[in-house]
Amino acid sequence: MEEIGFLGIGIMGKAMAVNLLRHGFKVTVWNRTLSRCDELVQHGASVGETPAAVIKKCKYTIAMLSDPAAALSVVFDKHGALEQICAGKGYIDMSTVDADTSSQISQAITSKGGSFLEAPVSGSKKPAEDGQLVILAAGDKDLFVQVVPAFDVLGKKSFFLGQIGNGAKMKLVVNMIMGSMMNAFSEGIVLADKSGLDPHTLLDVLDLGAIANPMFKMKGPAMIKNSYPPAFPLKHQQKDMRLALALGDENAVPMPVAAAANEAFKKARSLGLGDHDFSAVFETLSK
Ligand SMILES: NC(=O)C1=CN([C@@H]2O[C@H](COP(=O)(O)OP(=O)(O)OC[C@H]3O[C@@H](n4cnc5c(N)ncnc54)[C@H](OP(=O)(O)O)[C@@H]3O)[C@@H](O)[C@H]2O)C=CC1
Ligand SMILES: O=CCCC(=O)O
Repeated sequence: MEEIGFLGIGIMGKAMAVNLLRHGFKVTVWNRTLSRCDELVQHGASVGETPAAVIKKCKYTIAMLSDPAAALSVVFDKHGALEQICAGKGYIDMSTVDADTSSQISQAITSKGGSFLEAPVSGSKKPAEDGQLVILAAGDKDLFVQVVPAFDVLGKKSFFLGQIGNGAKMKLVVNMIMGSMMNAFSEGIVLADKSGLDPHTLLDVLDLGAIANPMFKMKGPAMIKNSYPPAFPLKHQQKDMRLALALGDENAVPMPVAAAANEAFKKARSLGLGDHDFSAVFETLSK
């Protein structure tokens, strides 16, 4: 494949870009805080001074940015992606955003002749490092086919979900379920502890039953120790709950469980836990 541009070297972007480099791709990176690109240079990346400079250099550019405001800013602001996008170039936004944001970006890119794919991912820091993400793509099918070699490095499975918005919506549904589960899990650990049970035994019991899952298994032991090293920052989980609830509003879907989970994540943010892992919502139960 041609050289790949990568915009946004946060927790996920860094792991994904390093993974592409490790598999022999040439990668040019940009990050708002440019100094964060230094580590990528040690892995063999080149650096672009602006999103526009990266687009100019690369046939395909991936973005992995925190939220809708960031995703829009990197495309539409001065020196943004839009300034250099043109026919023959592809823009792939893998950030978790809402369908409307994705549509705005898609329209802008395609109106200048470029092709666009939204491709949010399921899976966190470790799956990103290990190339085990689940990619939820939608938009330009030809572009999807062209970037399969890169997706095969980044993920264990790539879905093509059809029209723009479907990838964004699928991602929000998945994260809405995950955020609600994390709250139920937190309540369960506290309930076990306060009622005289060993929470570690609870983890063992859960792991052998019908609701065993990697999230409980991976995060449970650290949560019991009140440790929340950021893999998926809580502020992003709360953003996803907010966007999923808005999708529920649009479709008249009552979501009382997700709404309560969102309140807990908001509470956690108000306690200053936004940059901790989203499992830090556990702290809201003891504060
Ligand atoms: N972490 C995870 O487990 C997962 C995260 N996601 C999603 O992936 C995306 C990235 O997540 P993650 O890597 O964890 O987040 P981080 O907070 O670690 O990184 C966010 C990135 O966005 C950049 N950014 C933020 N605001 C702006 C802005 N206004 N203009 C330009 N760049 C900006 C940051 O730049 P700077 O360094 O300058 O702050 C940084 O590169 C999010 O949409 C998240 O929901 C999806 C799956 C898993
Ligand atoms: O958006 C973040 C998802 C985290 C995960 O799937 O483990």
